[in-house]
Amino acid sequence: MGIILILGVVGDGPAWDDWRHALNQAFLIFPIHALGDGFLELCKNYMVALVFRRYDIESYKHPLASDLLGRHFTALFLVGVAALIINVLIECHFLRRLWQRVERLLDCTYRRELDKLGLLKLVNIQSIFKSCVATGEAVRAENLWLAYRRGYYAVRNVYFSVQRGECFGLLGKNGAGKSTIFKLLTGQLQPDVGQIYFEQPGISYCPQSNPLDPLLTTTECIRFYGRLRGIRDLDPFLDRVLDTYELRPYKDVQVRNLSGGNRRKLTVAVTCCGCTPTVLMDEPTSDMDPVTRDMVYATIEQLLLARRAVVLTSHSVSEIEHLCQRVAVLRAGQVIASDSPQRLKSEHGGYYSVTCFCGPAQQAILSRSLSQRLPGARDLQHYAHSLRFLVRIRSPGSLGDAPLLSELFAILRDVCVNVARFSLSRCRFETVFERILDSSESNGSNGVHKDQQQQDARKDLPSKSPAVGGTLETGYIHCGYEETRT
Ligand SMILES: Nc1ncnc2c1ncn2[C@@H]1O[C@H](COP(=O)(O)OP(=O)(O)OP(=O)(O)O)[C@@H](O)[C@H]1O
Repeated sequence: MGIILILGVVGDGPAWDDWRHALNQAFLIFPIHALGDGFLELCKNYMVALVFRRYDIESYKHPLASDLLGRHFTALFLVGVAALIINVLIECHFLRRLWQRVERLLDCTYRRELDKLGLLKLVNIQSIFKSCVATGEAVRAENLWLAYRRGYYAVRNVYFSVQRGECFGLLGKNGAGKSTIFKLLTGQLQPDVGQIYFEQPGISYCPQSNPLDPLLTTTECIRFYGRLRGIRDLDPFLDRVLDTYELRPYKDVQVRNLSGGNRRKLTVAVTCCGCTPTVLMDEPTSDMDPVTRDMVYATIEQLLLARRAVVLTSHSVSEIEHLCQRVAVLRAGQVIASDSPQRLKSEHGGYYSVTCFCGPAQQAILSRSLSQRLPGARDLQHYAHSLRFLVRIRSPGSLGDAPLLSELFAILRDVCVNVARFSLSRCRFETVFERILDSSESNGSNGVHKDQQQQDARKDLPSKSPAVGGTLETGYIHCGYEETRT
């Protein structure tokens, strides 16, 4: 319409008029143009009639007169009918069938089938490689590196393997890289370097945020995931899940109307169904009350009894300590310690937490005497009515500066003269976790020494065939985060 108006303004002469007329007729196949031009014709008709009426000439045409809007109505009708016919053809799959026939004639389908077969072969070969886990091993990660942005690695040099029937914990502060490792394991992200091997038929994943369809009811959700996991007898499975997780009162409630805790329970329940050898659980007990948490613990126990491997993250250190046979502590995407909770405790623990109940004045005196009598006392924390500190003790028969437990009692009796009472307790795993992070920080494994660390890590990387397992030096690197020599 704009083009025609411009031609009307700038063009002067019969040639321009012919162009304008031809375009006007041609554009009638566009319904918007037909409608707009129709309104323009009505306005022109009205204004011309007003002018001629002054000279007593009646030139007004009725809007339905065929020479005023006839071609617009005809164009709109024909376009409408054509659109209707095309719609019917699409709905009846006629066009698809026609295209298939043409494809067959042109032999495209045959070539596509060949491509599919090639792809299938590739996937088969990949799955043979992917299932290269040792006997009893459910999942293995080798030398994983991933950078979200150039030069900053969210995951660095991560190795671990999890056996069937074992619960493996990933511990780390916020942003340590736990969820990123899970995304690598599930294939949501491709590692820049490294390989992941897992036992078929694959991995179940309970992500940090509940991925359930909000419009499905609880029952529909359980049935859907059950079918997805290949469970044949869905009714007993549904009953079992509803009863185990106490979800029966909400069986017809849509997921979007469930409480946060119930939604989490449902996510955990549908993750654990099926028979995948590995189950990844990213903070499964977040938003849950203590009773519900126990249900999840029981579920994890059952998974382990069924010889499935569980990889678990949680911000509850005690939860990890009690559920996991082995724990990896992550800091800035790197595993800084990995062992059983007991071994980590004995290696980084051996600490006792001492609380002396006294006022601020006595606390000042006590601090002075502690620095003389107990130089190993650390992390002194002053509160209104107590002073707390950590002290490492040595086990009988071992050598070192740390006191024996009996010696510690004797020292405390001597220094706590004006103290109402004191209490002594063995450090919890939380403290061990903090100590591991602290010691890695003081050893320089933080962002400040990143380059040095990366160089050290490169030295540690295994020399493997570049085609199978990569290193920063030789392996394949996605997204061009690092230059490679090969
Ligand atoms: N999509 C993204 N784009 C860029 N950076 C990201 C992205 N996702 C995560 N990161 C960064 O990667 C690092 C690791 O994040 P990740 O979510 O794996 O940590 P996390 O240990 O799971 O943390 P949390 O305990 O809080 O869940 C963080 O520094 C984070 O900011």
